[in-house]
Amino acid sequence: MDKPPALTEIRKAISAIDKDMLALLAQRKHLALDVARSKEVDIRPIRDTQREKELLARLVKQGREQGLDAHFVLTLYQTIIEDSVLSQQAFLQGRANPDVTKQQYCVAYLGARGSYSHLAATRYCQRRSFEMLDLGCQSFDEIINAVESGHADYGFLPIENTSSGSINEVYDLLQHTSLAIVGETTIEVGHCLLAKPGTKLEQVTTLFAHPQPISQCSRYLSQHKDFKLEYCASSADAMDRIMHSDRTDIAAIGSAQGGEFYGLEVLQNNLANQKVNQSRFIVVARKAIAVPEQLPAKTTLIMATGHKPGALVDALLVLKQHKLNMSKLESRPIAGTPWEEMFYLDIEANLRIPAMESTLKELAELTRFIKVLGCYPCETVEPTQLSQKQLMIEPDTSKTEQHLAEQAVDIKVRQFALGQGHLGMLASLDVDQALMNPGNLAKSLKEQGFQGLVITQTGQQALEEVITALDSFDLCSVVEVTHPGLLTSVAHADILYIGSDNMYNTALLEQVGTLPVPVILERHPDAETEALQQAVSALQQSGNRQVILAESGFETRSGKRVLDIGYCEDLQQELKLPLLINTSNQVTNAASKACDGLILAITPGEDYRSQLAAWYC
Ligand SMILES: C=C(O[C@@H]1C=C(C(=O)O)C=C[C@H]1O)C(=O)O
Repeated sequence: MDKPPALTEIRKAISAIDKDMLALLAQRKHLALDVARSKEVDIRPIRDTQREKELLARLVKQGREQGLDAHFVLTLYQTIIEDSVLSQQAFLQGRANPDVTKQQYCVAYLGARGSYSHLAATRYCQRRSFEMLDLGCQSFDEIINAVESGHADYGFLPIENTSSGSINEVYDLLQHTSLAIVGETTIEVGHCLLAKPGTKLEQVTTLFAHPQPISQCSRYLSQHKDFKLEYCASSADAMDRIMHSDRTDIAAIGSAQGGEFYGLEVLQNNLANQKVNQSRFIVVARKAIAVPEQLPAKTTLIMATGHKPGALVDALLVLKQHKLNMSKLESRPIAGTPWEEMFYLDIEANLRIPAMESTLKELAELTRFIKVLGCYPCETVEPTQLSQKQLMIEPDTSKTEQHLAEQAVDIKVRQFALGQGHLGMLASLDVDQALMNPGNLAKSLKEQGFQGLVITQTGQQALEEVITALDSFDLCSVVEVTHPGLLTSVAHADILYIGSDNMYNTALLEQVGTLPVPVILERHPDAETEALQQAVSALQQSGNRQVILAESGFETRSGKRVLDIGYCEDLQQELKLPLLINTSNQVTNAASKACDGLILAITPGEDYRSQLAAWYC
């Protein structure tokens, strides 16, 4: 056998390729800015999702020809396109506001270097190629004062988080400031347990953290009740205190990036309750900005409605009449007037469009107080997706396909969509097999075109590792629940599964019914439609309206299962719910006409690509 080249040689070659790739990415970014210049002249929208779809479909195909996995190519390019779109937006925003564009900005934020606010501010300034002079503050009040008094150009204020919700204190401060919102930025907040190098997890007795991370990691903390908590002014303060202490039994909650500033090591990561833990920050300045028409804009306003019943509804109807979409509505008490509320609205529109101007005029008639807090470019770039068919078989950008993808669906979790002609494809495996090599399993499922995995026969096992592996490939985790007492262990699952043996387990149905996640309910092979309807009602009456049926046929006298396709069609008609067919019992693909999706029992290592492709036809 030939001796492979020395490791150092191979690494040298990899480093050279990485350098070339960076140079190409920089070239691509320059070209994207040229595109922005041309769009400035033609006044065309920055985002062109049709172009993105064509580009992604072609790249996935070309990647596959070179042995690259479709999911890898897709996510890589979604990230590149996000950066391209945000860079173009930042460029045009700068061009539209030459009077406030400088080389260097003083930015006020909460905490010190390494805090989440500092990370958000750094990211925002880097995108705009500003030099950032940082001014760490002790409180939100201090940030507002620094900008109002002219000590800082921009203030960064966290406004909402996907785990802990709105940050009330910031909303309250906005009522009284003269500052305008000029931007927003969202960062991924990966909470980690950070300690001085050498500290072992078993040694830790006390955690230092800001109240926000504490509330965002409440689930982790409730599982570690023995930790004592020390509240800190910011995450940076928490990390700083660890760094300067001689104690070896303390740790801070903060980001891995932030920890590096303080020479701390990650003891544990992914502490946040939500898998996607993001914080949105608003950027405030003394002067409002103009947002060019081509950019997706958001306008934030506050208002107090009249005292009569239905006053808020009347105000919101104005938005409806002008076809304006409201992305957020928040209410806060008005200081000094008990039980009266000030409403905060984020409207997805530019302040300068006629519909918005008319809306503001009409709202002024209906409200006791109304003020625009600012109009700014919206920085959420929803990644453009490809259809399952494009990812699996041949790239196909035909009109019908795109039309289908854009239509509303009955249930959608990640890429798993049911209703309106979408066919959901789930693999199914028992928990012991799923736990064997979750990383490999998830990769292979994604490559084969599955949208998720049903993990069956679960008990007390810790499923975090499988769920995290599925999550990293954007696959749905569908977890079977067998007992109401085990529900906390499946808290991170995207979808719950109630197998046929538990169809009559009313306690379980009622408990699962209280959860806000879709649930798949499998009919018992002996159950009549009426009994199935009762089980569905038990789920729905507890609140859960996202019920999906699963059907695996009737049992014959010889113990074999047979699927009655006519019955499946009747069931869908009668119960008006999406239906999945559990194909474990050798069902033919004629069933695909009578269902919204399939569950395929798999054996790890085997390839189901052609089988799945056949179901699509
Ligand atoms: C670069 C463009 O602008 C945006 C960014 C794209 C990209 O980076 O490839 C593609 C389409 C647009 O959403 C363009 O329109 O070509």
